[in-house]
Amino acid sequence: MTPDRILQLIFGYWATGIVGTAARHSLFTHIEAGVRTPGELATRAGISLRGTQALLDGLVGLDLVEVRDGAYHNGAEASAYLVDGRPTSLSAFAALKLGHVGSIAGLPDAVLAGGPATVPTVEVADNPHWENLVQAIAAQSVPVAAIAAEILRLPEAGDISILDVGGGSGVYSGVWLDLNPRARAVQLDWAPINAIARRLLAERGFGDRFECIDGDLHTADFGTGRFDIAVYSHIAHQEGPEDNMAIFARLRSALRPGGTLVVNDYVVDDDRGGPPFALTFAGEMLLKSRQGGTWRRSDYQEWLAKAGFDEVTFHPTPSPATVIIAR
Ligand SMILES: C[S@@+](CC[C@H](N)C(=O)[O-])C[C@H]1O[C@@H](n2cnc3c(N)ncnc32)[C@H](O)[C@@H]1O
Repeated sequence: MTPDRILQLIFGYWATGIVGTAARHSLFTHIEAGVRTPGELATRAGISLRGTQALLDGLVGLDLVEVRDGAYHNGAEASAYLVDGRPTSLSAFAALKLGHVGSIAGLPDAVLAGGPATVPTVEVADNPHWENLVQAIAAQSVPVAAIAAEILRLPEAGDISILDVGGGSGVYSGVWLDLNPRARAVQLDWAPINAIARRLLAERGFGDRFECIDGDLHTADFGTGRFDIAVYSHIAHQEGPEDNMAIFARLRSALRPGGTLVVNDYVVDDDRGGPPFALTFAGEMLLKSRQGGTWRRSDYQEWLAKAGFDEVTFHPTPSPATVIIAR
């Protein structure tokens, strides 16, 4: 046994700093385009040579970039997930998370108090946090939306109506309206976020099949018997059990008989023994929300049954989240 892993954990913020900084200066993108040497990369990125070399050393140390005869190449993961402009690129997310490093120093106080010491980030409508987060998180939701579409046979589903609660940048609507040209979607979110989604969906030519309701998901009217599919993605973790249950019941009423609710979130095993990402995410919600957390499979089963859903299935995704299909 050695202390290596413990040291890696203690210095974990180095990784956040190096990956976030490389993403912010588009280093992976330049390397992917064939820029190979520190000097050329420094010029292309408009950063110092000394800084470029330090970043490249860090990226090689983190096993994201390889160096061969003085030429730098992206490893397979960096090439797939850190090059700008690809639908599954996490580079904006990496840059966003670098900005969150300072806030983790508040964890001891949050643990002491049992919640955020200041106003909970997730409960502020006009918090710039959301505008930055929704576009950065979209890359995680793209593959999930594709998997859910497959499970729901969405491309062949014909004239369907979709409700996306807390839809963010409109990522589900974008993927689904593309797969099914007869589908229509309604997104509920805060007004400034809906404005982003409307712009992005219009740019893709879906503006006439996409509507938004501006408001608070705790109180907004979802309607009755109006939708075939409802989505609740990356929201359950910011809410407490009572709110999740109440929202699931309102979503059941908003769905037509036989309609389907798609929940996507970081679900933990019933004995809270795994999986690792979902378990560690609980600290983030302690810092940022009054009652959020990472909820167990049995919590979802209980809440969804109480809300009137008879059949609940869990599906793994390529992201750390699990898709829950409730009918
Ligand atoms: C983590 S993002 C998830 C975005 C998207 N559903 C996804 O999975 O990629 C949470 C979204 O919920 C919205 N949201 C959070 N609390 C809300 C509330 N009380 N009322 C309306 N929207 C809310 C945020 O503005 C943001 O768009």
